Amino acid sequence: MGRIIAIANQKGGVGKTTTSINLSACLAEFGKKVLTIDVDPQGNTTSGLGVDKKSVENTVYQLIIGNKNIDDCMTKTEYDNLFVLASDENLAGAEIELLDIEKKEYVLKKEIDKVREDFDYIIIDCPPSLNLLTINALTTADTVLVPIQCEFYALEGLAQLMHTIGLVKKRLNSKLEIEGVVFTMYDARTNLSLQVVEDVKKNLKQNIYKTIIPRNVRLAEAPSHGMPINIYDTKSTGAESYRGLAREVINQGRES
Ligand SMILES: Nc1ncnc2c1ncn2[C@@H]1O[C@H](COP(=O)(O)OP(=O)(O)OP(=O)(O)O)[C@@H](O)[C@H]1O
Ligand SMILES: [Mg+2]
Repeated sequence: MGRIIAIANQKGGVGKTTTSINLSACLAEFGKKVLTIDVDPQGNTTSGLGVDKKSVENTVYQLIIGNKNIDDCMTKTEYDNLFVLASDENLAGAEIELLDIEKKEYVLKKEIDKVREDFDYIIIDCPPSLNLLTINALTTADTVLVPIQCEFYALEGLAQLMHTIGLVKKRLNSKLEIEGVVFTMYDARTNLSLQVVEDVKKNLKQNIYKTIIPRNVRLAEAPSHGMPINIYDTKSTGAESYRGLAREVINQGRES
C-alpha cells in the first residue's frame, strides 16, 4: 500500500515545492510509482513537473468540489512512473466552498484512499498556510516531511506547525507521524547555514535527514523548463542530494 507523505511548512519559500517535485521524480527514477498532488493554488509543482496547467481538464479542485472521479483527475507526466493531480487557481476559493461540505477535513482523503493501492508513494505539496487545504492534506497523509530553510528565522513558526500536526493527529488522523525534517538551501560558504543546522538539531527531537539539500542554482532553474532536477541536470549537486533524500525516504528515514 502506498505511503502518503505531505510536504508542509506554513512558512513561505522554504523549499516545499522544490522538494515535492524532486523527491517525487527521484522516487520515480528509482522505479517507484508516484502520484504527486499539488494542493497549492500557485500550481508550481504541476508546472515544475512539465504539466501545462491550462491543458489539464480535471484538477484537485474538481476532485474535491466538482465530484469528479479520481481516475479522471490524474495526469500522467512525461516522466516514467510519475503522475500528478494538478492544481488549479480555483483552489484559492475552495476553502470557502468546502465550508458547506460535510466532513470537510476528509474530502481529499476519501478520494485518495481509492487509489493508494495503485502507488508506492503519494507526495502532497501543501500551500504556505495552515488552511483547510493543508488540513485536508494532513488528514490524508501517513507522515509529514518538513523542509527547513537554512536561514536565521528557520525555527520561526515550527512550533505552530508541530502544534497543528498534533491537533490533526488527535482529532482527524490518529496515524499521522512526522516523517522527518530536511534542511534546504544550505550554503556551505556561510557560517549561518551551519549554525542553523546545529541549532535545529539541538532543539528538535524529530527525525532529521542526513541528506542536506544545498543551495544549487540548477534547482532554481529546472522548474522554468518543466523538468525535475534529475532530468534537467542529472549530475548536479541538487540532483544527487534529492536522490539521497529519496533513498532515505525509501529506507523510512533510516540511514541508506
Ligand atoms: N536548494 C535550492 N537551491 C536554490 N534555489 C532553491 C532551492 N530550493 C528552492 N529554491 C528556490 O527558492 C524559491 C522557493 O522555493 P519553493 O517554491 O520550493 O518553496 P515553497 O516552500 O514551496 O514556497 P511557497 O511557500 O511559496 O509554496 C524558489 O524560487 C525555488 O526555485
Ligand atoms: Mg510551494
